[in-house]
This record gives sequence, structure tokens and C-alpha cells, in this order.
Amino acid sequence: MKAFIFDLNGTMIHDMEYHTKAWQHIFNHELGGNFTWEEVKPQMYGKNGEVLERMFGPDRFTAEEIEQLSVAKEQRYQDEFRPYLQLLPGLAEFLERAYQQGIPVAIGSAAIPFNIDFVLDTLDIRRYFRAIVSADDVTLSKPHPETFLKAAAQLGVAPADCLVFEDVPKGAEAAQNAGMNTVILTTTHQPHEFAHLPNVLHFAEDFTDSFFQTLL
Ligand SMILES: O=P(O)(O)OC[C@H]1O[C@@H](O)[C@H](O)[C@@H](O)[C@@H]1O
Repeated sequence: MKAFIFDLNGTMIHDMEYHTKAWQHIFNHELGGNFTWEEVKPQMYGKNGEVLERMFGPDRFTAEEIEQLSVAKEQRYQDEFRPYLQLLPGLAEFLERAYQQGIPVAIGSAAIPFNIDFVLDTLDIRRYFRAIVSADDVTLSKPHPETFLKAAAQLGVAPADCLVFEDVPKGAEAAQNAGMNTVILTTTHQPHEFAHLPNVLHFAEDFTDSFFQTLL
């Protein structure tokens, strides 16, 4: 393995519940929806505009409305999650060791830069990442492979030599579509939800799992 690509939400930080909560509020209290938690949770992948389109159809919002709803959702998410913002156990050490060993590391996320900056700057970990691919850098987000392929290209590493860290089935599917293997952090989903994906090498609760030692 020559490079690592990290998904952000649910993989580096344990926050998917907060995204689900913020979206459910926007859908039901600002947009007149009536979605249950079970309906919202499986939709937590891809760009904010893609999420809104899946929930309300393709013609409901203008680009400006999507932008405004997107920022409102992320503001709400950040306000609620900020007190709990920390890296998953073992990740700080893993990132430091990868950095010392000169392994190229990227972020490939469906989040907008506003949220990526929130995490990287609050935790002061920007130096560990040689490339960052956000929602704004791709036409189609996960499960489309564009996010991970762009990250590999920016690192200058062939897709087959990249290992992706993910937490949701649609993200693992994006890695599969990019020709990359993946390790799943089980913050948000159970292993059986990934049964259809042949590129999953391992499931781990966090980065203290001994499997990560074998990668360095
Ligand atoms: O690709 P990542 O880092 O897991 O981010 C996914 C999440 O990013 C959030 O910003 C979006 O609002 C969510 O809808 C999406 O699920």
C-alpha cells in the first residue's frame, strides 16, 4: 500500500449522528417533510445537494436554495457537535506515524470545505494531509468514484495502491468503483451492511485496532 485516503465524517470523527440530526431538523422543520430517523440515516452520503435531491426530488430547489440550506445544515451540525469534536482513538498516533514514514495521505470527503476546515483547523491536523478533495471539487460524489480518484491523482499514486478508510456502505462502494480496497470504521454501520462489497479488508471500531499497525 502506497497511500491512504480518509473519508472524514464517521471515519476520522464520530459525528454521523449529528449530521443525521441536523438534516432531519432541516427536512422536517424547514422544508415541510416528515421523515423518520430510519429514513434519514441511510441517506447520509454524498454532497448536500445530492442528499436534498434524493429526499425532495430533482426540481424542488434552485442552486441558491441548495447553497443556503447546505450552510444552514452545517452551521447547525457544527454548533451541536463542537463540544464533542475529537479524533477517533488511535488516529492521532496513526497519522503521526504515517507522516513520519512519508506515506502520502489525503482526505476524500463529501463534506463542503466549511466542515473540513472546521475539523482540520480546530484539531490542528491539516499538516498531515497532502491532498483534500471536498464536495466542491467533484461533479458527482460517492458512490461515484470521482472523489477517491481525484485524491489518488493529487497524491500521484495509482488507485490500486491507495487504501481507503470509510464508515458507510456507499463510501465503500465508491472505493470499489475507484478500484481501491477499504477498511471500515464501525462507528455508524454494522459489518453485515457491507456484505455485498468485496473490497472490504477489515472492520475496526477505531484506530487502536492492531490491524492498523500492520499498515505502517
Ligand atoms: O464523505 P463524508 O466525509 O463521510 O461526509 C458525508 C457527509 O457529509 C456531510 O457534510 C453531509 O451533509 C452529509 O450529508 C454527508 O453524509
